[in-house]
Amino acid sequence: MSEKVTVLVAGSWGTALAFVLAENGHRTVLWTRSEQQAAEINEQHTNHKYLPGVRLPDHLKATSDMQEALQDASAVVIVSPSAHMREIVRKAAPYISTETLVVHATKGFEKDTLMRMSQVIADELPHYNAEKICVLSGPSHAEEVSNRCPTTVVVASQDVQAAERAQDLFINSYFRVYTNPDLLGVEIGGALKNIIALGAGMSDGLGFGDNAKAALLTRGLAEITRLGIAMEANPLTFAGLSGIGDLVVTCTSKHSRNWRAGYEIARGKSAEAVLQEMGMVVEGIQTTKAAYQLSQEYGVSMPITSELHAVLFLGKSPKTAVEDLMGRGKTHEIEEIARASTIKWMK
Ligand SMILES: NC(=O)c1ccc[n+]([C@@H]2O[C@H](COP(=O)([O-])OP(=O)(O)OC[C@H]3O[C@@H](n4cnc5c(N)ncnc54)[C@H](O)[C@@H]3O)[C@@H](O)[C@H]2O)c1
Ligand SMILES: O=P(O)(O)OC[C@H](O)CO
Repeated sequence: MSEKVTVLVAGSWGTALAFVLAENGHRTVLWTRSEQQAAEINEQHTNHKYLPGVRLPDHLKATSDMQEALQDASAVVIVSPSAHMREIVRKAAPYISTETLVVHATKGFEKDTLMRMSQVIADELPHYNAEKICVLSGPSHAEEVSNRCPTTVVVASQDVQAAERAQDLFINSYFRVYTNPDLLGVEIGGALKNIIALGAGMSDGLGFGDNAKAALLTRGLAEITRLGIAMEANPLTFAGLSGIGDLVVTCTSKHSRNWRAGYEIARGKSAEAVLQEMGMVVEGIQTTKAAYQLSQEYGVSMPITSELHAVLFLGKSPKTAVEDLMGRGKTHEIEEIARASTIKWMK
């Protein structure tokens, strides 16, 4: 065994990433708030609710004791829902040293502050060098990773060495990991693709076809890129795994919870009912609100996000939203993106 790596928490994605780490030979510990779930992982080597049908490696251990989980860990991988990131990092903070590698794999913004997850982590770890925080993102459904289906992801950090350390921890024959210094762009792409996936689900729920889905993906990418540029991300990041890659998988996969939520909403269910039935996190709903607020703050046009915001929070019907999107004034396809050549990443 090489080093001890701790994963917080034991949802679908945390368990799948712990599966990869354990298969790579690391002493891997999963922290969960539920003692019952920890016992199931330790004794039956399953996490039935979040990763049904998967047998977990015998040496993957679970605990509900945060101190025990993090004691002597050289790396911590935080995979909480965005809504609980702050509370979980606060609980873990006393046991994370300045030497611990900190990676998160969460896709969303904090609800009230609109902070990105790395910013929330930095806020709760004032003793830690924020430049070393990494994000792992990209087209990666937990169900496929834990079945060893070939998957590619990206680890981004302002600190190249930290990103390469994380790359070394995770990379194996079915889980290929790239690096990117653009933490901001990777976090934005990973969060905002969920909005477009909700839209893709709604489009399918309304009975539209492949043309509509391709339009959503392409124009969705355009508005994600526009906001990213305004926030000073590298536009090229959105052509990568955390941008177009994750958009494709989330808008087209049968595994996507965001796609499924959009589909059910278009078929007449309320967002609350869909969330309750699913019992798993659907980040795109709150992210739509956050992205809508960011688009106002940065003065960026995000018509798809804006219409989805109206559907989810203002009671607009999905059908009217589509009519309004299609009936907008005439516009140019790439004008705003072309202006990106003036930003720092292109120099
Ligand atoms: N599922 C995937 O395939 C996948 C892939 C890539 C990224 N992600 C991202 O990973 C993040 C987590 O998603 P997931 O799919 O693992 O969610 P999930 O719904 O499968 O699991 C969420 C977990 O969080 C735990 N939890 C909820 N509130 C908590 C609290 N207050 N304290 C401690 N634990 C708490 C739950 O018990 C559960 O174990 C999301 O941002 C998601 O977008 C998911
Ligand atoms: O199932 P979703 O919609 O939460 O998407 C999961 C991952 O983000 C896909 O990369």
